[in-house]
Amino acid sequence: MEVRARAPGKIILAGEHAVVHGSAAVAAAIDLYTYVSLRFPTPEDNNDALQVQFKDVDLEFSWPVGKLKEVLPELGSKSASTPSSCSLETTKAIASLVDELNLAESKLGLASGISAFLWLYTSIHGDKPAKVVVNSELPLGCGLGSSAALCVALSAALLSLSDSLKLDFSHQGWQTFGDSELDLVNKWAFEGEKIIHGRPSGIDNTVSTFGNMIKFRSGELTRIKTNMPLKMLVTNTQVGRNTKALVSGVSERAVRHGSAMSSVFKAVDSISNEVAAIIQSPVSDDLAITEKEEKLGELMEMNQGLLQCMGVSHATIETVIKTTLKYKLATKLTGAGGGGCVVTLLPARILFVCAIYSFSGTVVDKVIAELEECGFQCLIAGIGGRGMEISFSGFSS
Ligand SMILES: Nc1ncnc2c1ncn2[C@@H]1O[C@H](COP(=O)(O)OP(=O)(O)O)[C@@H](O)[C@H]1O
Ligand SMILES: C[C@@](O)(CCOP(=O)(O)O)CC(=O)O
Ligand SMILES: [Mg+2]
Repeated sequence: MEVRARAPGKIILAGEHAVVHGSAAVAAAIDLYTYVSLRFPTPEDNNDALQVQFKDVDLEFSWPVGKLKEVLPELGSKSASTPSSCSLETTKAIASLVDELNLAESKLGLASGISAFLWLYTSIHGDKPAKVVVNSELPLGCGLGSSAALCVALSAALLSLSDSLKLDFSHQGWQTFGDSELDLVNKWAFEGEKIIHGRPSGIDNTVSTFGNMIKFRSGELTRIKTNMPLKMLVTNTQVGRNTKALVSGVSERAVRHGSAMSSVFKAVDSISNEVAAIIQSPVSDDLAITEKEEKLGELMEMNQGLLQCMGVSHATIETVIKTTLKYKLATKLTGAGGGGCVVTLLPARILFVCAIYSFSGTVVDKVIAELEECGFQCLIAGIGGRGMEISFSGFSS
């Protein structure tokens, strides 16, 4: 039997970075997914190794289970139903396994993802041989939460073939979990994110697990019911960056300028709360939608100003902001910044025109053309969609 899990990426509408320091943030799942498939070998397969294929980055690894037993000090001592953090001793042992892979210089950034994989796999399934395949529709390391989507999809696949969840294997097609199972997936995924990000807030794994739109503050999730259709243009500046480094850069600035940065985080908290309130407030007519969009746009611009204060903007992000501003569209970075992706609010009045002319000759068409001329990549993502799901195949009752 094989299980396939998928988990979505996300955009952060308000509050990235500040959320790591206790402010509220608002995030929505997007309709781009990371997929993880997991299969245990049958005796005929004669496979005694843990094999993983990371298709997006063209990497494949295999560890004989004997090697895992020899190197990992706490192997077999974990319980899948009790998520735990990776100890210093195990962190070192995993690092030695990853070092032995001799990753090319250009692929060193992937070491943290491989480490998270090894930690999650061995914590949940010990030294059981298996074949795992990972592939994603998300660009990696661009602010759309590929690290969290990987950790969520992996945790979901691993847990669904563990004894800690009782699932209906005969169900056809994608199925989701109940809230307590989702909670377990989310907690394990957070442990994986800790390995990739160092100090994650937990917002990315939470929105990827539960889907839709959420407000998140100090580990607490509030589900947001949207009362307005929200569409965002996502522009990938294609400038690579590393979330861990950016998050620790902001923390260092917060140490250097404690009082100023706490005011910045407090301002972001107010912005996120207002964004959540606007999205949830009832809509009476088109005028109300326009008013709400104007407020949201203004809040996005204010949030971007504060992100610049935190030191996580980038010349390419400023170029996207200037370009979209010519068309009176509000833009902010999303995720860790320093390059990566930027979101631009597309108001309903503009989308209405786009629907009539199927984008041709519209403002959206023009702004995308201008952004793509700068070497950026644009996409219009569906937001507020499904969270993690699994699907079984090869089950015979
Ligand atoms: N599909 C994938 N295959 C391999 N590694 C992945 C995949 N998705 C995420 N990762 C890991 O996550 C890292 C990117 O995470 P991060 O810097 O937080 O950016 P983001 O989460 O915004 O995409 C990659 O460098 C890699 O280690
Ligand atoms: C910067 C931050 O707020 C979001 C990071 O998102 P991403 O990994 O860049 O997609 C960090 C966090 O909340 O853990
Ligand atoms: Mg990430």
